[in-house]
Amino acid sequence: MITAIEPTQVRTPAPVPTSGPAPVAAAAKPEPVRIACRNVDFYYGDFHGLKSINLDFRDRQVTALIGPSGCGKSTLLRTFNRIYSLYPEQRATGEIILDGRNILAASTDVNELRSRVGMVFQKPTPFPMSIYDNVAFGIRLNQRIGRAEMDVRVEEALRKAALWTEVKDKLRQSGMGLSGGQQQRLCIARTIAQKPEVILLDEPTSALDPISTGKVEELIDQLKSEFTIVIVTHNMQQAARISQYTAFMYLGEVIEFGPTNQIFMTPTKKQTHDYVTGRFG
Ligand SMILES: Nc1ncnc2c1ncn2[C@@H]1O[C@H](COP(=O)(O)OP(=O)(O)OP(=O)(O)O)[C@@H](O)[C@H]1O
Repeated sequence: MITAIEPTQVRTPAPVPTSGPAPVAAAAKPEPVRIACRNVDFYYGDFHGLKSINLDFRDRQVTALIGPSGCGKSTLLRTFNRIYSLYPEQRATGEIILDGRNILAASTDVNELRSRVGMVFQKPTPFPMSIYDNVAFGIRLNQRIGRAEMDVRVEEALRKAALWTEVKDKLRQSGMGLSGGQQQRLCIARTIAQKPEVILLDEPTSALDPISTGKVEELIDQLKSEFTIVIVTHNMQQAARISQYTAFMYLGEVIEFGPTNQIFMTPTKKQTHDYVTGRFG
């Protein structure tokens, strides 16, 4: 039974004191830091691509990297799983601390790092193999598990990637036969099947139609309960919709970083204001 609330039951706010210290609102405790960048510089040969980046990425939150083309968003993202180290002329200095360890240290096992820090690219990149094998691929790289357990892991990853109901009856068909949006969710399933801690998304919806984009955005929102997510996007509305924190970058530097609402509603730097209001350039 629903009981109507009498007007007298509605509590009136306490009167604001006219003297003495102003009441301090209890600030929400920020989530722990999952990745900390300390004085990170990046070089493509002689070109100085990132300049003294200091940023904290919070646990199980979505952080968006925004900024004009060429400002260094993808470069920064690529430092977190050291994918750049495949290219001898590229190097990063400073520290990127993940769970207390500097991943830029020479002693880092990059294969282990890449299983902890998964990456999804702009263009969907399914492998030319079945849907099932696409998801199982990443798991087989690092673990030997039996068929029954693999079935469970594949299903779990496809469910988390919001793809299971669409593909459960065609797991043996090629991943290449899926639509672009489904292929991107398959790539996300392949990434989460490895049980990473961090997921890097490099413009994951720029090749997708609005409906597929919406599905991937919904998915990102769900995944943040389990993973720390860093996303590069050119789409301001997308950054505002799905991220909790935003870093605005320009010419290899972080100009402003903070809660997404603050960056979009009350930025402190003129460059940020001009960029988020479309007046940059
Ligand atoms: N392989 C490379 N060799 C030399 N310079 C590079 C290389 N890749 C990127 N750069 C340069 O590094 C800078 C940052 O590039 P990056 O791709 O990180 O920018 P971005 O902000 O992600 O751009 P976009 O939004 O266009 O993808 C640019 O000036 C770019 O020209």
